Amino acid sequence: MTATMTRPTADASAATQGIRLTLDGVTYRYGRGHAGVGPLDLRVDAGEFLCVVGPSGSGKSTLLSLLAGFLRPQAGQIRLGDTPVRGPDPRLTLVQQEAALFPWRTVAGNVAFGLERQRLPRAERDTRVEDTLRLVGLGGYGPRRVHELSGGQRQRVSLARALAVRPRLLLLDEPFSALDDRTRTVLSDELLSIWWSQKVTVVFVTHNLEEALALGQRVVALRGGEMVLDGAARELNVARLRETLEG
Ligand SMILES: Nc1ncnc2c1ncn2[C@@H]1O[C@H](COP(=O)(O)OP(=O)(O)OP(=O)(O)O)[C@@H](O)[C@H]1O
Repeated sequence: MTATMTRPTADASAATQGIRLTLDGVTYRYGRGHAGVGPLDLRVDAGEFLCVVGPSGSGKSTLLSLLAGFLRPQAGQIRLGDTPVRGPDPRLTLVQQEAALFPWRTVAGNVAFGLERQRLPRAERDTRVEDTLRLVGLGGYGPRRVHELSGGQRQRVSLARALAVRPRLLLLDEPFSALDDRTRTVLSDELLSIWWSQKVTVVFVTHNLEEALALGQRVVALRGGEMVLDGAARELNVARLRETLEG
């Protein structure tokens, strides 16, 4: 999949929508055992694209749940910009592995979901929905029912729903892992151009090392809930990542 992936070139003039993410000593343990994550220290710059890799059970989902505010750290602090994250936060959105769409809503209705809380005027909301659908390659799909869509199209809707609210931090949890290789490559390419045009901060979790190196500017590796590597993607390769993860 890496062969066709092209990273957009730098455009220093674009405004930054993204926000800085900081973790200071963040720790979460399930029960009395040692399973969980931390203490984790991490700083992701505004507009940076970070990939998090690690084998099953290494803590990737726990980390994302902490970032998304579904779990509260038992020690340490997570901040967006200068403000602590204390629960679900309107400045961030999450795209999960399986597109959890509302089957009773149209495509447009699904994308509009997060906007309903923003109380935008109807016309502005409709324009935002259609613009976001176009951004993910689904212009004109608004009136369709979600059961008429392919897996890749459903995941595009999921991405559009997350982007429509213009998040400053976009969290993605293995978003393309259920898709075939070709669709995954196309969507990965599109995600890169969306990231670049929106200048959003991205944290992308995957167990696929090639995917992490192709997408991320930076890659963090977790093993046993601890961060065992943090480096620029261009200075890493699959062998190095594998060696680190296998310890
Ligand atoms: N609800 C829970 N109760 C107890 N232990 C849990 C719970 N959820 C996760 N764990 C444990 O915490 C550790 C980290 O799990 P986590 O799901 O974050 O890993 P992961 O890297 O996302 O794995 P996978 O790639 O399989 O999804 C594992 O040891 C796991 O067994």
